[in-house]
Amino acid sequence: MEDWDPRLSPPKRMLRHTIDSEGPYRLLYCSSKNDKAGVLQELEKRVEPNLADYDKRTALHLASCEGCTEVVVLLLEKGADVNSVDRWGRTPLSDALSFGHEDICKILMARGGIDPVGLDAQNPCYEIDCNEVDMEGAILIGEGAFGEVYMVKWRGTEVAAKTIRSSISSNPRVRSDFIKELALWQKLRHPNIVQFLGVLKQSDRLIFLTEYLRNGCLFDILRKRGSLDPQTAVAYALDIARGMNYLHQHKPHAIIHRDLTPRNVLQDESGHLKVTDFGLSKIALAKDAEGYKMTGRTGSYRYMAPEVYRRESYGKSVDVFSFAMIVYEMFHGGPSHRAQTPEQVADRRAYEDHRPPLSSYAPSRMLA
Ligand SMILES: Nc1ncnc2c1ncn2[C@@H]1O[C@H](COP(=O)(O)OP(=O)(O)OP(=O)(O)O)[C@@H](O)[C@H]1O
Repeated sequence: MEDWDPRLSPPKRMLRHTIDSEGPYRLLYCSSKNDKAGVLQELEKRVEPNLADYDKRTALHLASCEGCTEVVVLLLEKGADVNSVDRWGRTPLSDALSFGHEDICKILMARGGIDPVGLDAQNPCYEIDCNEVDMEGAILIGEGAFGEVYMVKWRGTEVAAKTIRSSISSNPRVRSDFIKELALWQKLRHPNIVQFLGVLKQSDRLIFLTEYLRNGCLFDILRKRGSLDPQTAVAYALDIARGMNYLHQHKPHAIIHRDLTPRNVLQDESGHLKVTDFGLSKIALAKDAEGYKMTGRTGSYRYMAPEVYRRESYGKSVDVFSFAMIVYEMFHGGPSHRAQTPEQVADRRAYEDHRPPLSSYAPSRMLA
């Protein structure tokens, strides 16, 4: 068999191989063709609902992969094993997720379906017991595009609890994408990267914990202080650059933040800055393209690289663009082209090559 990464979609052979349309294997054939009456006939003939082909693919695998919702429901009612595993270690939920059959994902998950081959399962997110977190005493500290952020106590320590709106997290595919990004975040350790702590177990909502940075975000610091003195601006720029460099040097693949803004840079008690929320924005963007509407602010447009705005392919340099906009803001006490809306700014940068004047990057105070 050709090399195949189990985290990707099932190999074509799994979809192509022919299934006998006669004998007991007719159950498999009918399941893959959304022939509910045929499936019922076979089950009434006492064909075993967990019958599998030579690749250990069951009727439920085939119906889940082909998007045959009614057949999935019927098979589950008739005793099909929701977590039967094929030769590649895939369950019916693995297939439904790969092919984007969201209704089927929900049905399978409601019956206890799991996806053992997803990235999230290979690097499971550390799960935190809800009972260890004092949610009663939660204090709201902010709200972003994905949901609210609270300060809570976990085993007596103050941490930040980020809640993801149920309109986002109830979508099994988006939830799975989120968990994958969080699983990646969990592996990162750097003094200029906000530390991920874990996902709350036994919670219907998706809630994850990170370290709590009591000085808040760079956006609030700049709003209060206006322009920063050159030493502070350079020290802050170095903190952000060190965190970003760590992400960009990540192996085997660079991590691109794609939404580096002053709201995603937080300050710890010693005054150092840490970068947060990398990777999460691309989930929202992907969904946005398919009609999913983000409920959050549009302020990120001010920092967005033109190629991201134009929805073209992009690389690490998009973060360099955002970084430059933040550095500009630290020296100037506010974003460039303030009189224009964030969308107007992004639009003109993307389509008219509009940029802040280069001379404004060298404040006279620094050169003096
Ligand atoms: N770990 C944290 N410690 C302290 N405050 C935090 C932490 N994470 C977030 N916050 C605060 O909560 C606010 C909302 O954060 P969140 O990341 O949800 O949204 P955002 O980054 O402000 O906006 P968007 O989601 O549109 O990028 C932040 O602006 C910040 O002030």
